[in-house]
Amino acid sequence: MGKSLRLSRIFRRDTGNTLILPVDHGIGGSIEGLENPVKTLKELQTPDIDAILLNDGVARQAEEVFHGKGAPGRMLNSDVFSYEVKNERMEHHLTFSPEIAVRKGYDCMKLVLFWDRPAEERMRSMKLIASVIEEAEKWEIPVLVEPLISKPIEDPKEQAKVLTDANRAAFELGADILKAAHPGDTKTLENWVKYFDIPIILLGGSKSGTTEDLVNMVDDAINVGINGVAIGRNIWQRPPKEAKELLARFAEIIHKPRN
Ligand SMILES: O=C(CO)COP(=O)(O)O
Repeated sequence: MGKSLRLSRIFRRDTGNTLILPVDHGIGGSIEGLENPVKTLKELQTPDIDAILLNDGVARQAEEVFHGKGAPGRMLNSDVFSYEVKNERMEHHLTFSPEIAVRKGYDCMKLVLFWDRPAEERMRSMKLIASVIEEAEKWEIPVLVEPLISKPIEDPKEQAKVLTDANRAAFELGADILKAAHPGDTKTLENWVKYFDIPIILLGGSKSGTTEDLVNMVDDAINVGINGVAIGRNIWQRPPKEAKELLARFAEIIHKPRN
């Protein structure tokens, strides 16, 4: 019951879909548009947002955004990772346990899984994720896994295949939600929906293309059964008024009744 209640604070009951605003980027250092994440969150407050993905320090300071009925769900960025300068070695550690996430009232934990890494690093990350999933089961808190590649792969087919493998691994480990990078083609997205019987959210990526490109990307994804998006930079790297208009357009697409 605990897990389904928490999931219901992220996914709307009528559509099963969600619009997530991620503001967790600052854990990797300063980033344009998110110099003051608490101010950004307050400025962009709108019922169009179903959940916010964030770090605990920001959540503490922005507590009022999450008070009251109809407030967005809260998803905790629960790990940290870093590369050494030459990208030769990656460290990946847990920052908050499921018990702490539950005690702080979060609805979900998020962890990344870098797939294009040396076997030893990949295995360590998989073990970490598996242990979090096992512990999270006890506390009935959902775990979102974000399968990623650490650098682009030139051949688009190969990139789609590697991302498919990464999503497959996260699914097999027991993730409750996948937060996936767009594979570059709709057929692969369609296959993911068919293969992985858990909600799939698409992440945004760096600010690029036109607003219409973005809107079309979201529309195509929702049409094939993707359950929502977590788009950050393409939202909060715009002036607040424009950002809120774009959020409203995303919400309309994501929650449009479909057969
Ligand atoms: O979910 C995300 C980060 O946690 C995606 O953010 P971007 O849209 O900025 O890539």
